[in-house]
Amino acid sequence: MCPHIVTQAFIFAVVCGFVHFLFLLHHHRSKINKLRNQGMPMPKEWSWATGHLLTLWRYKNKFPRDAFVGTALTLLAADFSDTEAFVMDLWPVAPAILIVYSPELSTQISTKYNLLKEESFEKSLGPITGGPNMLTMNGEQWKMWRAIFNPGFSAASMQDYVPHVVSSVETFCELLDKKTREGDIFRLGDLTMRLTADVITKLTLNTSLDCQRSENLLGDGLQAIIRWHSLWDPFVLMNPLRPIVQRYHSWRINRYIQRELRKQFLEQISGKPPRDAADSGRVKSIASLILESSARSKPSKLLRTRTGIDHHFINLATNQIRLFLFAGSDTTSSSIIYTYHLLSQHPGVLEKLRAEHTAIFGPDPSKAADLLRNSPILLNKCRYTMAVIKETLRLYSPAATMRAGGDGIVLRDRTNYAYPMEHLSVSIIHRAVHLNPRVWPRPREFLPDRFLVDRGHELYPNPAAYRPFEQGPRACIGQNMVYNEMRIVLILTARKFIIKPAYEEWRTLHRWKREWIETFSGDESSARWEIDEHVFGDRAYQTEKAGTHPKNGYPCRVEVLHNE
Ligand code: HEM
Repeated sequence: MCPHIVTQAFIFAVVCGFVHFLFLLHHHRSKINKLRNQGMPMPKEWSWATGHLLTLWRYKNKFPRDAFVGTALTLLAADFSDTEAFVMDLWPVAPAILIVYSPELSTQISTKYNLLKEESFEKSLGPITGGPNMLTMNGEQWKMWRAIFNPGFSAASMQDYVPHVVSSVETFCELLDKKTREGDIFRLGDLTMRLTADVITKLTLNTSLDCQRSENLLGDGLQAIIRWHSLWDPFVLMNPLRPIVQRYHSWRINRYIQRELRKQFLEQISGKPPRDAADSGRVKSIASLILESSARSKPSKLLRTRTGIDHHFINLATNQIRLFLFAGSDTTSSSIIYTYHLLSQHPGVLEKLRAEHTAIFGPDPSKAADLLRNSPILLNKCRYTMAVIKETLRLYSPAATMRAGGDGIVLRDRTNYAYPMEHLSVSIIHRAVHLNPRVWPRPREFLPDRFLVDRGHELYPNPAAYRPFEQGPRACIGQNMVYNEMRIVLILTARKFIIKPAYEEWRTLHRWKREWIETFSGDESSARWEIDEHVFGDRAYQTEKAGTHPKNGYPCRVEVLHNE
């Protein structure tokens, strides 16, 4: 073909593409402009060309580049304290979103209307989960999977699972102990991620990978994918190496999971009883639950073949398992770190926490593990420990929710202002709800007692304003597991170790590394030591990769606590 014609065809295609883009832009902005004219709350700085992208950019620039975007939105939210909701027109980077930090509006979104999950969410989680999964599904499909997994997360199952968690935390203690002897600075995130991976791989696949002591394909592959991930950061998303690295790890993880599923499937059809994730024989692993459901349900019978499981089914099952591996390790790991971080700044709270453990488990900290194994119910007695965890999750919520709007849906704020949702998605920013000064007295203070005071006390929390796990039918399925795991971690470590952040020393050690190394390698440990970065004075601020993570994985030192 003549090169001249090829060039002309190319130019024509580019021009058509551009005209189409302009058409979409005009179509979209006209709708937002109409909402503006109707008086819907939104930042004034809006333009036909860029919507609110520049506003977000301006607020993002008040913080370090890798700070969680919710931090900027929380700051912006202060301008909308009467409505506690405002529109951000971020098209074409994201849909136009109603940002919400009102408990009343949040309840309408998650419970009254239980709005559908936003389509784009599946795409942005794709590299981590591999495709459609329970977190992103809607309607009957979601209902079916939730019903399959619910029994695995009942309070009774979680109690039976306690001995396994205790064993994993004991290994974590051994590794901390080793760090005290070595005396070096290390990133706490490296240890907590391996701990939570240990706990969740057993529950998910019912295999003991000993993630804490050995390299393993599942935990390390997932970590690599997360390191190269961002839900929105264009610098990360445009890195040409990103899809290659993520697809490589994705392929290896899928291969491992599918091999394991096939093995367990063959055990099942050969008449072996399903494997259980705890010695009690009552905790079904995620893999067992999936395989049992495939045996029960009609559609899956059709999908199955004589020699194995149908491709479509096994692919969906693999995505679900990847979701659990991710959801079960990433957020819990960050939350454990933030608990230590807050305790290191509040010695009075730490003292009370230790006193509670001594009162319940006796003066010898080394006895607590066996006591817990034999009597998991003791966890329920640790009320102050639970309050410390809840307050940590209030101040450092690692997740958020994003839902789609829809025709005929109208949300109403407490002033009765109506938000028609035809053209808007909606996001509840948990961080902003949890710092909302109308509903939380002394919102930025770490006050675990607010979860212990009686109704009528000024600190007594409004239940609708506390939503780290979201509320309503789509609330986190793993919250009982998180509370158990975090309580066990605190009970077995708080009286043995002193963990202190070591950002200044880490900075000195890594001064020679430059930002481009991080961008090139996806390694966040070395990032941006040129400036003394913090968010509202906090060096361990939340950065975002998939869930939020403490900056630089929380460099710290650990010492053994010598009890008198
Ligand atoms: C501190 C730890 C955790 C936090 C803060 C957290 C938070 C959340 C939130 C906010 C949601 C709702 C998301 C949305 O509406 O889009 C959610 C959903 C979910 N979480 Fe968690 N999560 C945590 C740990 C876990 C663990 C340990 C597991 C599994 C073992 C888990 C599994 C899930 C699943 C499967 C869903 C989807 C539920 C559904 O749509 O029906 N999460 N989580």
